Formats: sequence, C-alpha cells, structure tokens
Amino acid sequence: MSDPHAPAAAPRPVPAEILSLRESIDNIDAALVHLLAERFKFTRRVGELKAQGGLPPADPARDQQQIARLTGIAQASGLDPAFAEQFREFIVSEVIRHHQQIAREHQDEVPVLDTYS
Ligand SMILES: O=C(O)C(=O)C[C@]1(C(=O)O)C=C[C@@H](O)C=C1
Repeated sequence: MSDPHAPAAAPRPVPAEILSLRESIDNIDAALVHLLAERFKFTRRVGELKAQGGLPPADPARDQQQIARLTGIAQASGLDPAFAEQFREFIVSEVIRHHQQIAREHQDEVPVLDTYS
C-alpha cells in the first residue's frame, strides 16, 4: 500500500515520438471534422429534396448498399468492420434526424395560394 501522505510523484514526461504522433492524430481529427461537415451539407440537400418529393427520411435499401460496400472497404484496409458499421450508423442516424426535422419544416410551410388559377 503506498503512503497516502507522500508527495505526489512528478508526472513522467511524454516521449517526443508520442508528441509527434499526436500532431498527425490532430491533423486527421481536423480532416474528419471537415469531411463530416461537407457530408452533412450534401445530406441536408438530400433531405430537402426528399421532403419536396414526399420521400421518407431513411432509405433502408441504400443503407444495405452502404453496409456491404463499407464492410468490404473496412476489411481491405484493416479496420474492424463492426466498428465501421457503428460509425456509419452513428452518422446516418443523425442524418435521418435532420431529414425528419426538414420534413416537419416543409410540412409547416404555408402553401402559396395561386388566386389566378
Ligand atoms: O441516400 C439517402 O437517401 C440519404 O438520405 C443519405 C443517407 C446517408 O447519410 O448516407 C441517410 C439516410 C438513408 O437511410 C441513407 C443514406
């Protein structure tokens, strides 16, 4: 059992290689955020088009295509396919939430009355 009254040991210095690796990790995290921001811009537009066309927010057939494709890519690149699917599902569920919100806003829009027809 360690002495509870002993002064706290100085934290060990972080090795230079870890600091260098963290720079690359930070760059990748930034890239992921930029990529996700771009993806959500595109899916927002898909949501608007779906609302205009009366299509449902989710498309299970498209989901199945994505799962099959991304499972293959994950396997080929050494990423756990189950993790890849959890990540896809996490993103797509947020997209569907946006689409539902867009559909509600679309329904709330007051239709313009064409008094001349
Ligand atoms: O492709 C679509 O129909 C979309 O709405 C986009 C998207 C996605 O984020 O990739 C979102 C929901 C669907 O279930 C499938 C795919």
